Amino acid sequence: MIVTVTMNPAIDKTLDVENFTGGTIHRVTKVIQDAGGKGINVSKTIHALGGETIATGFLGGSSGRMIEHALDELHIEHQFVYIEGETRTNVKVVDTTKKGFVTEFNEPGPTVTQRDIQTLTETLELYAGPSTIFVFSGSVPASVDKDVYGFLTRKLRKRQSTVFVDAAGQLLEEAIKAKPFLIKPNAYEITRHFNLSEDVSEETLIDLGKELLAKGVNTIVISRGQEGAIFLDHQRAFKTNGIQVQAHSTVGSGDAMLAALAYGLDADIPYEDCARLAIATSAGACTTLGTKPPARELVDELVKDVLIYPLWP
Ligand SMILES: Nc1ncnc2c1ncn2[C@@H]1O[C@H](COP(=O)(O)OP(=O)(O)O)[C@@H](O)[C@H]1O
Ligand SMILES: O=P(O)(O)OC[C@H]1O[C@](O)(COP(=O)(O)O)[C@@H](O)[C@@H]1O
Repeated sequence: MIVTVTMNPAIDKTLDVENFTGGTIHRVTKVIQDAGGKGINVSKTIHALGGETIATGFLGGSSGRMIEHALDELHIEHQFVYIEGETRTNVKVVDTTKKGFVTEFNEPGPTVTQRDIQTLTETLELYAGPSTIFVFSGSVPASVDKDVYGFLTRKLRKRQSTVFVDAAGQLLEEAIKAKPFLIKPNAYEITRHFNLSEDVSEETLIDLGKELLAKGVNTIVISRGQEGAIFLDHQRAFKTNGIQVQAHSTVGSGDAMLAALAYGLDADIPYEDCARLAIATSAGACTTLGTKPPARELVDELVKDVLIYPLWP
């Protein structure tokens, strides 16, 4: 069973404009609204791949109900905690004159109380067990303690569950201390974690990955946008190529990657094939309009183009 946890969901409002520049008026050529937020995107992608998930987290107000309705329409199981405030709207501006060039405005999100956290914790504990994979991803509203992923990872690991975390900054730092099974920082997030500039060599990225393995994380996937990704665990490391696609919006590609990794592990797919699937699914997500997962047929085509290059031992 795969349980996704989105503490800060969002309606993703994608606006297509031409020649995006700050400080000017743009006529929007297309508007798309999607149920978004990282864990929700993970659930949508697992569903598109043919798997099943339970989406959890916090929802509030009319935006929250829209997200719930969207999940119902997709027949994705969910168990959200309803909070007082309104679920946020994140605006994504796609410059149609520069394919794949997106500017994002992510709101901070509503207030979540300690009592809401307690209710969500109880919900997650109901699903905990050796065959459950929990996927914690995305930011948390400002009112939530930055140790929340760490706290929940510790609790769920005690129940033998597998935990994936996709987060940045202090949230990631605290989560790492709780030794999640897998983390998926992008190159920017991992270099920021070590106070380095993003512009480092591949060798340095591998060394940074090894440092995180030494802290007790089982698998590190460092995603590198169109350059593919580096996969490291305690036995070996390999990298993949990136796949050339006609990108419309790269929003949701990281979530698609995490989804494929959770789906693959849950379905007992061999690790290297999971990596291939993750690259194909995330590249496929770049081709869709708004924050939508790729069709399984497209993923099955793209997977043929993924190459694996061993790095060590
Ligand atoms: N322009 C692109 N073309 C092809 N694949 C892409 C592109 N951008 C992202 N991807 C795929 O999505 C994965 C995640 O993207 P990345 O930007 O690294 O993460 P995040 O979305 O979490 O910031 C990459 O490893 C790659 O497989
Ligand atoms: O929780 P955060 O970090 O604000 O991110 C939320 C945003 O990230 C997304 O999940 C997309 O994430 P990725 O592009 O990293 O896959 C959007 O749907 C959402 O608006």
